[in-house]
Amino acid sequence: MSSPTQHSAWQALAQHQQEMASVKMTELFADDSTRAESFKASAAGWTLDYSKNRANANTMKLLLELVEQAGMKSAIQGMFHGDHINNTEDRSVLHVALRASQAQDSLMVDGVNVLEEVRSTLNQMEKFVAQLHSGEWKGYTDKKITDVVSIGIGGSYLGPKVVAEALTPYKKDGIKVHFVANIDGSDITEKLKLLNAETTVFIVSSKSFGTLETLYNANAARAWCIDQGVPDADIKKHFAAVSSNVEKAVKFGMAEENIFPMWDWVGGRYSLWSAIGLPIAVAVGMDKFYELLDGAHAMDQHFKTAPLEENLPVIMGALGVWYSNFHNAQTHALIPYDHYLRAMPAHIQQLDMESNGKANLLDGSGVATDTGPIIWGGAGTNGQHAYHQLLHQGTRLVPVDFIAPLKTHNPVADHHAQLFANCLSQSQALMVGKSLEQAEKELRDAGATEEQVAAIAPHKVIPGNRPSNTLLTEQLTPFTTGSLIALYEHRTFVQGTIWGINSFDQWGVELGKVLGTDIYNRLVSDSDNSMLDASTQALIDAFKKAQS
Ligand SMILES: O=P(O)(O)OC[C@H]1O[C@](O)(CO)[C@@H](O)[C@@H]1O
Repeated sequence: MSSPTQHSAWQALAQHQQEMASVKMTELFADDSTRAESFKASAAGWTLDYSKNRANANTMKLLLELVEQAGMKSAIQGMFHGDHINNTEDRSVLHVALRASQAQDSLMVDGVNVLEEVRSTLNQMEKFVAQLHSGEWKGYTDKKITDVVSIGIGGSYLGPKVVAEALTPYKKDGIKVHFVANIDGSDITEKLKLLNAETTVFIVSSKSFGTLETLYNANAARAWCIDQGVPDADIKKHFAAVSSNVEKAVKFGMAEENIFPMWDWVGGRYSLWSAIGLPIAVAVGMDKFYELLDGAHAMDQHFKTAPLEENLPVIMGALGVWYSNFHNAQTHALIPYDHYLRAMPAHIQQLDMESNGKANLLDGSGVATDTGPIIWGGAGTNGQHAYHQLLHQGTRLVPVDFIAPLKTHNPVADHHAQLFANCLSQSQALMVGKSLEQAEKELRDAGATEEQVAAIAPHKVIPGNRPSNTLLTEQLTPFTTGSLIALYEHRTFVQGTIWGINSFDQWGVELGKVLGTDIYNRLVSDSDNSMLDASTQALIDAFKKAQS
């Protein structure tokens, strides 16, 4: 596997970056009256305005050449065909199959029509959701279920939680959905305070059914049920599981008929479209869950078939590489101007950082470039009163994605116009900035003395020329939520492909798990810790002392 630096387009981009260094985005707009139109692309309910980037037509041409030279077209085909592109685990990567089963009959992978399995699981989900909502599924005292608690972590938590929250306006009455993830006992304790075991069902979501946090919380939930009076024989009325390891789930005590399958070809952080998304389906109903899948499928089709120059994930991925590798940007911010999307940056953070936080090329040799950036963000306008200061005047370059629906679900006086105005003003301010002359004039106009002008004006200078994308949709619906998340999934894959890394394994999380077990054993025993570093020894001692 060759390093991306060996592609001729990479070298051309390095050269081009120098030429662009002194060019201001405002000049690019002044020179090209069609820029707002030509730096725009649409797909699956979203329009991307990428005109506020440090890029001209030549930049885009070179970036797309890089994309070509990285073998993007065959990489995309390979993913959709079910090739084992997760080479270190020898697995297909087929989250796209999870949203294709309504549109396509078959997708043969390793001799199996995976779409049949997908459809059969969707049917099982439909039955479960219908039984819960109709009241046919009853707790041990024959009462209707009013609360469903999803227990899972990582991809078995973030995606479902973020989507369920994004679809709040579509929530069905009658059943409340809760999420427990952290092994911190406070998480489950606070949730259980709200619940009655007679009317609660727990969904334990774990692809591996071996994740410490999830097993601890599932055990705590079962103990709570027993404590609340649920007889052993009726525990199955209060538990369901989603896992690719049915054997382990059964061993744990799950009734086989209440286990929903998962497959090795779905990565945890790409799994909200599978039965891992059951909490979403319970919250909004299966019809809306299908719309979510349809939205993601529409983005998949776009990604697979649109020319590179119109391809949203390709454009966004390539621009991300432009900033990460040619402008030394260390982070990338996602700022949704929508309350319902406030937790989305956390999901995309896991999606992207677990996927592209890698330092080896596919063949195992070390990378020669930076790879995945730090992904972070939060809802606008809240962030404007917190970290936007650094975006505008800090020393670091932070490319931003602004995400906004044109229509709100909750018209309150003029709030939505104000919200949208703030979104646009942030991208505008990042681009245009404020010069020293403007700052000085402002102060003079406000009556400042020349001494005050000299002292204050430099602090009011905003450098500008800071890049952003703006993603707009008519309204946040199940369809557009699905297509938005799929867009970021594919953007991640585009970047991983350019960098030549495997975006679908996560070996880096293993060491912490192993060491965690060792330290846990030391915390709960009288082991000899003298071979540990002095810091860890002292921290262990502090814990033990506090418990005694
Ligand atoms: O679904 P599981 O197997 O419990 O794993 C949970 C999460 O843990 C991870 O393996 C990381 O520790 C994620 O990739 C995954 O989504």
